[in-house]
Formats: sequence, C-alpha cells, structure tokens
Amino acid sequence: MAEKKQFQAESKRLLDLMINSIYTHKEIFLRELISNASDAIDKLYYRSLTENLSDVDRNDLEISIEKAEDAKTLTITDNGIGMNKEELEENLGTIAKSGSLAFKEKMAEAEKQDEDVDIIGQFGVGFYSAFMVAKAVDVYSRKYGETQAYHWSSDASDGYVIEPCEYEGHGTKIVLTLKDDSEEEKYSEYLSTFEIERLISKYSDYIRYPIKMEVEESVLKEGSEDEYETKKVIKTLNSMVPLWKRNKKDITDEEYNEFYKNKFNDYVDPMKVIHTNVEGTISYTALLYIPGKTPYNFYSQEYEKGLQLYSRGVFIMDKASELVPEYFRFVKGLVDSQDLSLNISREMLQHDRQLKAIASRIEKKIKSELLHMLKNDREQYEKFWENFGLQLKYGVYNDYGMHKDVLSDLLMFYSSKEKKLITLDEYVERMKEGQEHIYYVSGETLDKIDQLPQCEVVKDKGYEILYLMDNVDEFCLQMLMNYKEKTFKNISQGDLNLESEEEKKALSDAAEENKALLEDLKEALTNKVSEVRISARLKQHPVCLTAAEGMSFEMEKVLESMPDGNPYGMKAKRILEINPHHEIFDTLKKVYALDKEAVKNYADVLYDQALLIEGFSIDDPVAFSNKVCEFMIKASKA
Ligand SMILES: Nc1ncnc2c1ncn2[C@@H]1O[C@H](COP(=O)(O)OP(=O)(O)OP(=O)(O)O)[C@@H](O)[C@H]1O
Repeated sequence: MAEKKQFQAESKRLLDLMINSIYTHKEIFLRELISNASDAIDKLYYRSLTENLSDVDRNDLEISIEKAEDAKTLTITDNGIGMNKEELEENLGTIAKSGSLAFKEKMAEAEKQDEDVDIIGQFGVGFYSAFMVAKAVDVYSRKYGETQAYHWSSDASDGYVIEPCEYEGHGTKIVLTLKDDSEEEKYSEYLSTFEIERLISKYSDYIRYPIKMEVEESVLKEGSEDEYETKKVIKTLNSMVPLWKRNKKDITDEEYNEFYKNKFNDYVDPMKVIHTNVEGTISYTALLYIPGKTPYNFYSQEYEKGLQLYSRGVFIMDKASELVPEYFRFVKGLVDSQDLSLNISREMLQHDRQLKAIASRIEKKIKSELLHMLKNDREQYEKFWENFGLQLKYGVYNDYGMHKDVLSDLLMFYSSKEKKLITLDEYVERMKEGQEHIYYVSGETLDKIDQLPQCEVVKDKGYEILYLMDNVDEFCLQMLMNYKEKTFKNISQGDLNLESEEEKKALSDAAEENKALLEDLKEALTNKVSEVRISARLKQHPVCLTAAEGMSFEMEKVLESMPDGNPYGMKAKRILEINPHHEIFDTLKKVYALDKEAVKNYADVLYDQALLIEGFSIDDPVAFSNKVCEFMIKASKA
C-alpha cells in the first residue's frame, strides 16, 4: 500500500473550503477540469510543433467525458501532456502558483467571515473545485515520453496517495465520485446528458479540441423510412471555434463575458470588450478586456500584466507582458497572429519586431477606446477611472514622463466647481478669460480641501481648482508641466499674482508699515518658518501656511510616508501668511504696540493653527492647548 501524504496546510484549508462550500455555482468544476485538460493538450501540441514530434497528430487530440450512473462517477480524460509522479505531487498536493501571500490572507479572511463566494470566484481555484461536487477524486496520468503512469487519489478528508498504475497512451484521466444527493443539492444532475451538454455549451464551447461524449440518439432504422431506433453515438459537444475567430456580429455580450470570466478568472463582467481584427503587413486578432473591477492584487508586485499569445490559434504563452504597456496593465485578453513564429520564447519577445508593432497598435487601440468611452459614456469612464485612474497617473510620472503625451487626455481630477471629476481638457475649455494657470491644491478629502483658506481668493476670482487627493497627483502634474500651454500652479505655494495693481500697493504698504511686527513674529518662530508675511490669498480666514517655490507640503508628506522615511529630512519651506483684513491682525498690532514680547505666544498659536489646517500635526499639542486656555481666560477677564 502506498504511503498516504498530507496536503500542504494551505491546500488543506482550500479543500475544506471546497468540501463545505455553499457556493451556488458549483457547476464551474467542469469548466475548470476541461480548461486544465485543454491546457495540457495545448502544451503537448505546442511541443509537437516545436520539436517535430511525429507521434502526435493534431486530429487525435481530444477530451472525453464518460458517466456511470450506477457508480455515480463522472470521468474527464485528455490525451495531453500528462503528469509524472513529481508533477502530480507538486500540482495537486500543493497550491503551487496560488500559494501566494495574498491568496493565503484572502483565504484566512474568507474563513473568518464564513464567506466562500468571493474566494472561489476571484482565484479560479481550478482542480480543487472538483471537491465541491465529488467525495473522492482519482487522477490517472502518464506523462508524454515516459513509461510509468501514476494514480493519485484522495477523498480530501485524509490526505492523498500516489501509486504506480497502468495507463495506455499519454494524458490524464480524472474520475470524480460524486457526493450523495441531499435536500439542497442534487449532485446526480451532473450525470445527466442534458446537463453536461448545457454546461459545455455555456462554459467550454470555444475549447479548440473536441469534447466528446457517448450519447443516445434517435436515428432512422436502417432500411426504414419512418422507424427510429435509439443508438449510442459519440458526439462532439463543443463548436471548437475560438471565440475570437468568430464574426464579431455573431457574438453576444453574454458569450464575450462568459469567455472573459472563464479564461481570466474573474467573477464580474468586464466593463469593456475590444475585439479587433487587423490585416496588413502584420495581421492579428486581439480580444481585449477592461475588467469591471480592480483585481484584488492589482496595485501589488504580485499582479502580472500581459496578454495570452497565440499563433494561428496555437497557444504559445500566457501573460506576454511586452504586449501591453505598464500604464495599461489592467487590460486582459489575448492576441492571435499568423505572423508570429511558434518558437518565439519569452526572451525573444522584447526584441521581436512584429510583436513590437502589434504592441504599439494595441496601445493606440486601447487609448482610442478609452477616449471613445470618455466622450460617449461618461458614467462608465468615471467608473473606469475609479478602478484604474491611479495607474494612468503613475504612467504619466514613471519613466521620467516619457509617456505623458499618450496619457494626458485620459486624466481626471476632482474640481472645485461641482466637486466632480473633470478632464484637463474640460478645465482648459472653461478657463476664464485672462486665466493663465491650471490651479490645483492637495489634501486628504474633497471636503477638507474645499475648506482650505488658500482656496478662497482663487474661487472668488471665479477660477476652478483641481483637488488632488492621491499621493501621486502632484508628481503627475509636475511631470506634465503644462497642458495645452497652460502651466499648473499650486495655490498653496509661491505667489499667485491675482491682485490688482491697487491691491498690490495696499499690501506692500501694509507690509512696510508692519515690518517690525512681522520680523518679530518670524523671530518668535525661528527654525519653524522662513518668513511671516501679509497674505494676498486670504479673505475670511486669519492665517494659512504656504510653501515657498520648490518642494510642496504634499511632496513632503509623501516623502515622510515612504517606507524608509525622509532620510535627508527634506522639508517644504514654510511661510506663515496673516490676513491683513482680519481682526486678528489688528489685535496683533495692538498687543505689539503695548508689549513686544507678548506677540510671541500669538505667533506660536497662529502657527500651530496653520499647521493643523494644512493637515500637519503640531510639535507640542500640550503647549498649544495651554496657550489657547490662557487666551480664553484672559478674554473672560477683559
Ligand atoms: N489534465 C491535466 N493534465 C496535465 N496537468 C494538469 C491537468 N490538470 C491539472 N494539471 C496541472 O495541475 C496544475 C494545477 O491545476 P489547477 O487547476 O489547480 O491550477 P491552474 O490551472 O494552474 O490555475 P487556474 O485554474 O487558476 O488557471 C496545473 O497548472 C497543471 O500543471
């Protein structure tokens, strides 16, 4: 008796999840097993072409399904590449590829919340899904080119066994012993010819190898013209035409969507399907999808971009990353070209001229489809933006701004006007006459930004402001430098130059008159601010903090939040601005006239207030609170 082995810890947990699954779409197990079978045949066929294997004939490659009502077994057989002992162990005993951290975390989360729906849909758990419907699974396999076959078996509860066995030919046979029917679930349904045909046509119709099954058909009796008899015939259940090879107008949305979900392991319909046929110096078909939801690991290193690559319908490789640029890495799909060599390897992809040409056209196609969506279906584009906008902004910033021109028309930001998303083009279109800059300001949330004192004067002038909330936003605008010849201007930084000549004069007079006061305030805030000045941007609020040209506050905050902190202590140069029209300024003047020392406490409190408004923490909250109390007590005595 062969030794019983235990599943790797994660596999065991995944299995338990499957066995006890309440997932309503258990029927997907068949699609998963057929998809594995088809992959295995793909691998063999690919080898046969690249290695000239004479004993593999394309016409013999197939998947077959057998059912036995009495034994309650459903068997799926392929004559693909097969697995040897090590591969059985590695592929079926452990969650090899999916054994990633994110997967484990997600699983722990799902277990905690008793939620299996998400995890099954999101990860396309493949082989293990068999255990949703089977109480025992037997896998018989013989690897192509090897003589010994092996039998892997498990009833899931107690590990698995691998032992040598007899097996004719190469490939894999998977026997599922279905669970017993219960009140809630009728597993025996999966043994009905009608149900199997339905599942194959729903999920696996496009599989490029025949899926065969013996069925009973009523046929005319030999020699008779009206008498029928029931005969057993082998029927091919799938049409075998790859979806992307079919005529676009004959494909329904549902077919596109089902294909996407099956092939790219998603459980939500895609938001956009791009199916394009290009004929010319280089011919190809591309079937591209923009997912309807951000993949759970999209913004992590683990996410692998790329398209599946086919040559004349023969699968070459998964995730050919050269086919989509980094900023469109959310696009999933495949490319099939008759002009590509089957022998193309991953290393060669980068240098392949044809592939580069395809990639460049794909990039243009994606962009034009996105622009089309932006113009014709705003709601959908905004949804797209919420899902993947961040990636486009990174795209502008990365590679020293090399791709900014491709992306600038696709960008969106919230704006002060309606607190809605707008494009840069829309901003420029509705700029007021005489407006020179595209104004922006950064902050945590729309509401917080909208309250910023700095916004007042700009809004008063009737200028729109872009509200930036993502870390990358300012970097992205800095990289763009300008849009349609309008430069970007941070309203929290430097001079805004929005005053009339008259106002300018009044401000410089006030500065001149109060020079000593401003100097002493600055002195009181030594090492904290580089300047205290009369503000040209405040209307109602008493104070604000602005940054000198160069580094902005937002950039400082981003640096601080980096994993290695801000090692060189780079800080934005702080300027404390005081509103000369606010009562606090008169108070300062009065106090200063009576007691020059007394303004120091005012300086501290005003500075701390400005820090809080700007979203910084204050150095000494206790001192701040004590000083505010002191002022309150004094006020009550006055
Ligand atoms: N019929 C088969 N023939 C040969 N190898 C197989 C077969 N079924 C499964 N395998 C091997 O087992 C591995 C694990 O299969 P599983 O379905 O769990 O995941 P996957 O197919 O790699 O991923 P996913 O289902 O998420 O696309 C496969 O990658 C493949 O190497």
